[in-house]
Amino acid sequence: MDEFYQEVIDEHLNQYQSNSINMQDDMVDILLKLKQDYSNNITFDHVKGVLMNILLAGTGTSASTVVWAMTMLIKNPEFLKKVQQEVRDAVGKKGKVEEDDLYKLDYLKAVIKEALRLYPVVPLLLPRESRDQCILEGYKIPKKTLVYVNAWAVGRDPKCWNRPEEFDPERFMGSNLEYKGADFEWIPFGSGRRGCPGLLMGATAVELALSNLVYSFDWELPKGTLDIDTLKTKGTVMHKKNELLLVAKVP
Ligand code: HEM
Repeated sequence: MDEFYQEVIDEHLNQYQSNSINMQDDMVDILLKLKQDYSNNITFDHVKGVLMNILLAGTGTSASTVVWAMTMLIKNPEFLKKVQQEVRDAVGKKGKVEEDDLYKLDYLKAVIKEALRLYPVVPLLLPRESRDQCILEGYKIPKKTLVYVNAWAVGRDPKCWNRPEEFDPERFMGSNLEYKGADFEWIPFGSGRRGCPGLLMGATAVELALSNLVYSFDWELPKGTLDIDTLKTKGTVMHKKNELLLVAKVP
């Protein structure tokens, strides 16, 4: 891995020398600029560490969200039809969905939010340690306790959600629940200071990928498959355990 990040860094440094790009063109440039400005405190290892953090935290989570959303759509074809209609009406014959189209796709966003409610891809968020003893809802939590927040259970809590086990994106239409987790009944990106810093990038990547999938293809179960399972992997990021195999047809 170290070699890979070194190659990426060298590529950028070589490009500066040949003047083919300016610093500040992309994320690596910004990190290298910071290294240059704070040379006493930031080393190449810091730059590599941040790049790795972004790659590891940002790719599996976004990809897994797309897989869960497609899983729920194929299991609920009436919603697949509706979201497909929305995207195709909004984008017309342009050939692909682009970032500028996303603001028109409210139903698509509701589908992704509902998929993240039922399948939050970081189901226990990231672990915390209590700095001091405290009392929370009557429970005494000693200093230095490892604490997990169960986002999975929160999203399915019958005190907060009607028909909590049912996939129904329409519950998010017209709702003002936001990704940043200001309302604690829905926290797929965590909340507060240590919430996901890649929220905007993650949400946009998922919206772009899913909208293009439903725009470009009609989707079917493979011949002989009656239903799709929802078994999960264990670990910090919750992936679908078995591959999602679908047939894509050009409409
Ligand atoms: C759909 C996509 C994503 C989801 C659902 C997601 C979800 C989360 C969650 C739940 C956390 C833990 C928050 C907490 O414990 O309160 C987290 C942390 C984090 N995420 Fe994301 N994430 C996504 C995409 C991304 C992307 C694209 C990036 C980077 C480009 C990213 C970078 C990070 C980092 C660095 C942390 C650790 C933050 C810290 O420890 O302070 N994530 N993410």
